[in-house]
Amino acid sequence: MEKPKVVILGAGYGGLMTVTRLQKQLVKGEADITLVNKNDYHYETTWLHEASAGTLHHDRVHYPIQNVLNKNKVQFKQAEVKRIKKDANTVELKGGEVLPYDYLVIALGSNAETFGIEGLKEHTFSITDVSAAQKIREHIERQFDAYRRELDKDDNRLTIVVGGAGFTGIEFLGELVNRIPALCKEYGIQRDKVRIVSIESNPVVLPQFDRELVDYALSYLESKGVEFHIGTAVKKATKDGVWACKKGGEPYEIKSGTVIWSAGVRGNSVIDASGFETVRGRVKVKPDLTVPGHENVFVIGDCALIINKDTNRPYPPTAQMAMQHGEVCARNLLKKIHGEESLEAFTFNDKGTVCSLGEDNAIGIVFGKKLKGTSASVMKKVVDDRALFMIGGTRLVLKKGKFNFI
Ligand SMILES: Cc1cc2nc3c(=O)[nH]c(=O)nc-3n(C[C@H](O)[C@H](O)[C@H](O)COP(=O)(O)OP(=O)(O)OC[C@H]3O[C@@H](n4cnc5c(N)ncnc54)[C@H](O)[C@@H]3O)c2cc1C
Repeated sequence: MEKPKVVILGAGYGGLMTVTRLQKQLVKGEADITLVNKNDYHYETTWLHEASAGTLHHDRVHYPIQNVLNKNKVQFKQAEVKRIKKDANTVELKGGEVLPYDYLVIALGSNAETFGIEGLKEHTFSITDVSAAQKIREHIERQFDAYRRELDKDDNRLTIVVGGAGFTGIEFLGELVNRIPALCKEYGIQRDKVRIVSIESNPVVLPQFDRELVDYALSYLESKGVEFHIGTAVKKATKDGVWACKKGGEPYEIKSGTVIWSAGVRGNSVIDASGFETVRGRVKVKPDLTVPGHENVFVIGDCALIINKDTNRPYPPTAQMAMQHGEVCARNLLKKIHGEESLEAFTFNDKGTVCSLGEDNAIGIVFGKKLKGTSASVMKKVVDDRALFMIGGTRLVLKKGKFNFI
């Protein structure tokens, strides 16, 4: 009898969690498993703000995918997914190759959400992957270098605008305020020449945290020179910066050499290109993480939409969520391969959230307990290392972990 073909798209948190759990639980020869990913490495998406600001080298945030695969059970294919033909049970790769599947897992992560705002795609950067992070770091360094060299100094070069004061925006600001003094020293520039502006359209910042923690984060970042424009929407980006507008106010221009857009994500564009029914590019999956009407297709991580029954709103896409999806997805795939009818329903086990504010500061709620300052920062590193451990065990933690054992 032919072995079932399992194809897993994306080697991020969700995809790698699925594949590493599956390779442990599956007996060799029970199924053909193929993992497809654009790069031959996995990157820690949750560390990209550090690589973007330049406080952590981009080589530290990734590791070879082969390091965590059991080559006897899983085949790795480095390729870019173009489209899924769900009615034909095939995946089309860039270059024309077609992969057939019996079971498919879509774990392709997200793209930046630009909400159709003019000029954002052309004139801003988003913290999406390792090469984007490297480009952001190099762009900021180039602006400092150009400022040092030019005779007629353009101070706007040294203005950095961060659009969106959610998790990613705030974590990036935390790294930036640590990097700027070092850049100023390196390029011989006075610190007060650098302007850092955070723009947030909502009246509240970091809505998932309580007010005391948010106030702590904002006053810390303000003390380090960040200027907050809250309740203010970015209306347009141009080659010279952005136009912003406070509710009911007049639009104003902030001239800037660097604009980072971190105001939200949508499911990977492959999902829409494949004709799935979506909300902001995410597929509303069944409790067992399969697609309604296509029960051999699982969608997990940032590509999946699951409603939190307590709030009646979608769960925000997070690494914690993607990894928990991966665990359930692996168990459900195993059941499918073994011919079992009833699958496990996903339930989110919220272990807490920690938002870093640079190397040694953070805010967080962990198992219901509020944390801030050094204790929260230590907890953030524990969370980062836990993700490495869950996928690659102690060896990976020793090699890549935040506590620098070696
Ligand atoms: C700066 C930053 C900080 C964050 N901090 C936190 C945090 O502290 N805690 C938290 O829980 N969450 C955090 N998040 C969110 C978290 O990183 C995501 O929710 C998580 O990465 C989603 O996991 P995933 O498996 O769905 O996708 P990802 O981990 O993004 O993986 C997707 C994979 O698919 C690959 N891929 C994409 N397109 C293609 C294609 N067409 N063909 C082939 N391969 C492709 C990518 O290369 C990648 O390997 C942060 C996000 C950012 C950007």
